[in-house]
Amino acid sequence: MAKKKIGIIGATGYTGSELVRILTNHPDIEITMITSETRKGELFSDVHPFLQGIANQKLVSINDIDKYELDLVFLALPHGVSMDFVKRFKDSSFKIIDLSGDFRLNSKEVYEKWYKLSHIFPEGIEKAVFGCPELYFDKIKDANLIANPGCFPTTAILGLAPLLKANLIEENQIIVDSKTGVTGAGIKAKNVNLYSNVNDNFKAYGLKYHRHTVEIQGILDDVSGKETLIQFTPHLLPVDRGILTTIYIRPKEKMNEIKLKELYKTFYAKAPFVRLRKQEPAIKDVRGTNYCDLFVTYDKRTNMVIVISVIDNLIKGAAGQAVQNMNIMFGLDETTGLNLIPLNP
Ligand SMILES: NC(=O)C1=CN([C@@H]2O[C@H](COP(=O)(O)OP(=O)(O)OC[C@H]3O[C@@H](n4cnc5c(N)ncnc54)[C@H](OP(=O)(O)O)[C@@H]3O)[C@@H](O)[C@H]2O)C=CC1
Ligand SMILES: CC(=O)N[C@@H](CCC(=O)OP(=O)(O)O)C(=O)O
Repeated sequence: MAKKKIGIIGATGYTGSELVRILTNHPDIEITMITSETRKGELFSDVHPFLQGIANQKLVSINDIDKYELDLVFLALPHGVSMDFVKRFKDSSFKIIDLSGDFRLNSKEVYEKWYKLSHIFPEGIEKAVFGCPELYFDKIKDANLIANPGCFPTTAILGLAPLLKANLIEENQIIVDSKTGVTGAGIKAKNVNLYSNVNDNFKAYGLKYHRHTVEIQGILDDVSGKETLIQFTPHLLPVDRGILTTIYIRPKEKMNEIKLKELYKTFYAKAPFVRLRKQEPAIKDVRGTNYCDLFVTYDKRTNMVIVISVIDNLIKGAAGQAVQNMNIMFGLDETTGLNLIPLNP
């Protein structure tokens, strides 16, 4: 099979460079075009010196896109910017995987309420497939526009789907408590993410109104066929990458620990990137990989199920999951190019 031609749009940021890092080792694609509006004309490896000798392409502008024949483009752009691109290139022959939140929600109205932005391309919301391969593999295969899941939602959705699908839990009493590394905020300088504010520190943010709340609820509604209600609080960890999410769940009836673990084992039997752990996972157990590690247990004393879900936000939470989706769209084995081994310690 001829190599597929790939464009990466917005590659001066964290997920863009992570896409280049992963795709450079992918046997079935070639990176044909990498864009930056602020650094166009420069070498990609001058912007990301850690890739010197590995990825030496010249950065071009989005406006040069017609010069290239592309099979698929990844959008590593901020939300609100991606939708402009998707609208502008809606009739192009290439497939699109958008890493932003612009096409993940159910409607223009929900997007505008939670993102406080107007949506200029609602048609895209209708067409987009939510790129969670563990839930929507068949739809992803045939999609032309993928809304790649958010990082926190990836941990929460994978942690909750088996229980909700089996109708075993109270769908309106779910607490999702997440801790993330700083790269989740992107490469642009922001005061809250200054070294002195993050280092040796720990804090909650986005209480009650974080936009990922509605993304998690929307997908879990679809999985369960019920209206879920999620209390979601993210926290900022003084680390580069990694998310650890702890989920507290009230079961409808008393649970059995062995059956609980069996439920997850069956649900994820064919999911190469979900690892069911015997003990509580740590963020370093998945660092640099596309794994989502899950630990599930039942507390008889409180009658609560506890799920711990861990990913690397830049990989399973963004670039890796996007490559997994690309593989599925091209009919390749979903693990191609993603056989990465955790970097621990
Ligand atoms: N970081 C993470 O862990 C995750 C990120 N995401 C999502 O993926 C997308 C990319 O994230 P990330 O790589 O972290 O973001 P960054 O901020 O690190 O990079 C975004 C890139 O978009 C380009 N860009 C184009 N137009 C604009 C604009 N108007 N304003 C700012 N940047 C612009 C910039 O490149 P240039 O200006 O050179 O063209 C920039 O390098 C975002 O939508 C993010 O929410 C999703 C899951 C996890
Ligand atoms: C630390 C930090 O700020 N994290 C980001 C993660 C969001 C993200 O990357 O996901 P989207 O694609 O939905 O924007 C945040 O909480 O907004």
